Amino acid sequence: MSVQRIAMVGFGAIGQSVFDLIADEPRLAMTRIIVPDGHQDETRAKLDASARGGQITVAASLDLVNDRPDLLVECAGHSAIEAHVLPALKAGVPCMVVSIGALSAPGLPEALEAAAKAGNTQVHLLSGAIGGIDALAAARVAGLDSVTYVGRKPPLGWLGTPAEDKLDLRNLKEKALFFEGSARDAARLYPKNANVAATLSLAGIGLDRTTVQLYADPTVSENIHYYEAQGAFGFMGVTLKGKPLAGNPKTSALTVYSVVRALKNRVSAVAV
Ligand SMILES: NC(=O)C1=CN([C@@H]2O[C@H](COP(=O)(O)OP(=O)(O)OC[C@H]3O[C@@H](n4cnc5c(N)ncnc54)[C@H](OP(=O)(O)O)[C@@H]3O)[C@@H](O)[C@H]2O)C=CC1
Ligand SMILES: O=C([O-])CC(=O)C(=O)O
Repeated sequence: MSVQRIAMVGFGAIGQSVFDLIADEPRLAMTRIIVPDGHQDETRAKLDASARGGQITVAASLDLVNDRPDLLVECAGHSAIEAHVLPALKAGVPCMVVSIGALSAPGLPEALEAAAKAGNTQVHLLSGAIGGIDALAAARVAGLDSVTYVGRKPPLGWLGTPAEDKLDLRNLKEKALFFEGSARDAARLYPKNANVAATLSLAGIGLDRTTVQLYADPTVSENIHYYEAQGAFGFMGVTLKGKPLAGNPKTSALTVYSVVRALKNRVSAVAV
C-alpha cells in the first residue's frame, strides 16, 4: 500500500493526540497542518519539539496545486468544514470529518454530499466518541422505530454551555437533567457537545426523531453515552464510558482513537 500524504485541519486536543499516535506508521505521512492565522508559530514550535516537524508545512489553508494531499482529516470545528473540507472534496480529495455536530446546521450535510459528488470522491463521517454506529446504520436498512440517547458528563464538562444558566455546575451535589428534547434542539443549544447526538441521528432516524436527554453528574468522571434503538432488526442498547482527553475535558479520548483507526485502516492490508 502506498504512502498517504495527509493534511490535518486543527491542532487542538484531538489533532495533537492523533499526530502523536500515528508517528509509528510510515505509510501515514502528515504533510500539512492547517491552523487559524495567529496560531502558526505556536504550532510550529510544538512540531519542532516533536522531532517530526521538519517535513510538515504549517499554514492557514490548503494548497491543492503544489502540496495536494491524498487525504484531509478535519479535527477542528464547524468553520473548518466550510473553509477546508468543502473545497477539498470539490477538488477530489477524500476527507474524514470528526466535527459531526456541525452537520446539524441546515444544508451542511447536503453541501458535503454535493461537494463529494462534484469531486467524485467521498467524505467519511467518523464515529468519534460513540460506538456501535456500524450496527445502528445496518439496523436502519430494515427500518428503525426509535432511537433515544442519554448523555451524562461531569458538571465541569458543561461549562460554557446554556447548562450554566440552569444549574450551579461548580456546586452540583447530585445528577441533574438540564435538557430533554430532539437531537435537532440539542445540537442547536449545545453545539460543542452535539457530536454524539448528531452521529446517532445521521446513522439512525434523523435529528427530529432522535430523542435526547442531557445530564450533569458530579458522581462520574467519564463522559457517559447511552443509547437504545428499536426496530425490525430487534433491540440494541449501548453504554460507552469515555475517559476525557487531558487537553479538553469535553472530548472523550475514544474520539482520537477513532481517527487513528480510520487512518490506519486506509493503509492496512486488512481493515477492521
Ligand atoms: N465526533 C465526536 O464524537 C467528537 C467530535 N469532537 C469535535 O472535534 C473537534 C475538535 O475537538 P478538540 O480537538 O477537542 O477541540 P480543541 O478546541 O481542543 O481543538 C480544535 C482546534 O481547531 C482549531 N480550529 C478551529 N477552527 C479552525 C479552522 N477553521 N481552521 C483550522 N483550525 C481551526 C482551533 O483553533 P482556535 O483555538 O483558534 O479556535 C483549535 O486549536 C470539535 O469540533 C469537537 O466538537 C469532539 C469530541 C467528540
Ligand atoms: O464525549 C465526547 O467526546 C463528545 C460529546 O459528548 C459530544 O460532542 O457529543
